[in-house]
Amino acid sequence: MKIEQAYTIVTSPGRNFVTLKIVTDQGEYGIGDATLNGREMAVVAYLEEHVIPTLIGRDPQRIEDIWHYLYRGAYWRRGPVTMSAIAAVDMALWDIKAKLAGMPLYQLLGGKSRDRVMVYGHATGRDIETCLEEVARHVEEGYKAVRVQAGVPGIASIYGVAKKDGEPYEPADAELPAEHVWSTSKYLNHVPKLFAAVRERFGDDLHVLHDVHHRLTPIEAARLGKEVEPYHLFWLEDCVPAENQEAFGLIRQHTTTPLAVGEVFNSLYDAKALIENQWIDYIRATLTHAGGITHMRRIADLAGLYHVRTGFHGPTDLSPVCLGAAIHFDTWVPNFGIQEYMPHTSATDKVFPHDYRFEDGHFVVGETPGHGVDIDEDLAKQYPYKRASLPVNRLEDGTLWHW
Ligand SMILES: O=C(O)C(=O)C[C@H](O)[C@H](O)CO
Ligand SMILES: [Mg+2]
Repeated sequence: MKIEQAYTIVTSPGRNFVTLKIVTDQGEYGIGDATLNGREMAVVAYLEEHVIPTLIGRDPQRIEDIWHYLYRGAYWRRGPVTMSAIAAVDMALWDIKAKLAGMPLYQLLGGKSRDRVMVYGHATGRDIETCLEEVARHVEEGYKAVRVQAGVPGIASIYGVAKKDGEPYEPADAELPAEHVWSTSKYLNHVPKLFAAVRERFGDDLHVLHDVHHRLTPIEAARLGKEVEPYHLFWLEDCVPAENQEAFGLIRQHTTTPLAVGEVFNSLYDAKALIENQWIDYIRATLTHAGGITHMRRIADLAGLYHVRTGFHGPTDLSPVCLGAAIHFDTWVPNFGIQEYMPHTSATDKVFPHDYRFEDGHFVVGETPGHGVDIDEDLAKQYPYKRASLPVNRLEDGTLWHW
């Protein structure tokens, strides 16, 4: 069996998605997600110029060999563009292998470790009151875990809070980067009040999460972790930028609030010290940005040795292809923690027909051979690419800060 054809499909049913399709000489095909939010066309160029020409004629069943061919063969290892391109190939090849075996992907990985996978949804509101209403809506819809992000008095626009109450937030909301203004002190004073209100209204059972989105220094993160300890967060996410892995050692010394990190990671080496030193509790790297199923298995296996569990990134800027493959991975992986879930628009769901389903705060994996997600190429063509950028963030004095 040989790879006969491979091509990228860029579509924007409300937001941009990049998909790689690989077709074999026997007519079987697989698809992989290659969406890197705000940098989509860089991955398209990488795939078209440097990857696809090398795939033609290869045996699609040699997933491991092709992974190393693309990783070692590039010479320039790692990085989000390279690793997203490799991930898309890897995901498509696992899709093909599972289809050839006539099995849903989770069976090939090792079978079910659980019947369903718990997800967390996003509640956002311009203030604490509206945010609590959004949490209530999620609880009514069956969610057992909710990420809670509220507007902060004195900060005009803030990460993770929708422009209109009740709507999902979209970070890539302008052709060129929008500019936000950030105040650490206003934020730090406000977040404990938010979680006190959440526990007061919803009691102890609901799992609550919070994303700091890389905006604190280690000692500020330590303060926040300590101050929200009474509210028993499921996790505090991305409390500092993680290029300096040792920073988490400092935070860890000060707080028992569980720590999650890794949505911007693309390699095991981004997380090695974090995992081996047990500085974190959840690893959030995803299939699409961290080298696909082949590489994420290695990250998850290392994490498992150190009591670190998975918590895959699952925003709307990863396509249903990534989400579908992630649900198979989550169903199999022994050290599963939780799966992020931001529902895609109905236009997106139509472009990417899939067999996973949301039920009672969980995803239930499908039984279709492969990863269970397809693409309607004719429909995809109706939504041309539109440049969209993530914002930047400045301190009140104008200093460019972390977004
Ligand atoms: O889902 C999350 O936790 C995020 O932080 C979402 C990111 O901002 C988003 O994926 C950036 O593209
Ligand atoms: Mg995040």
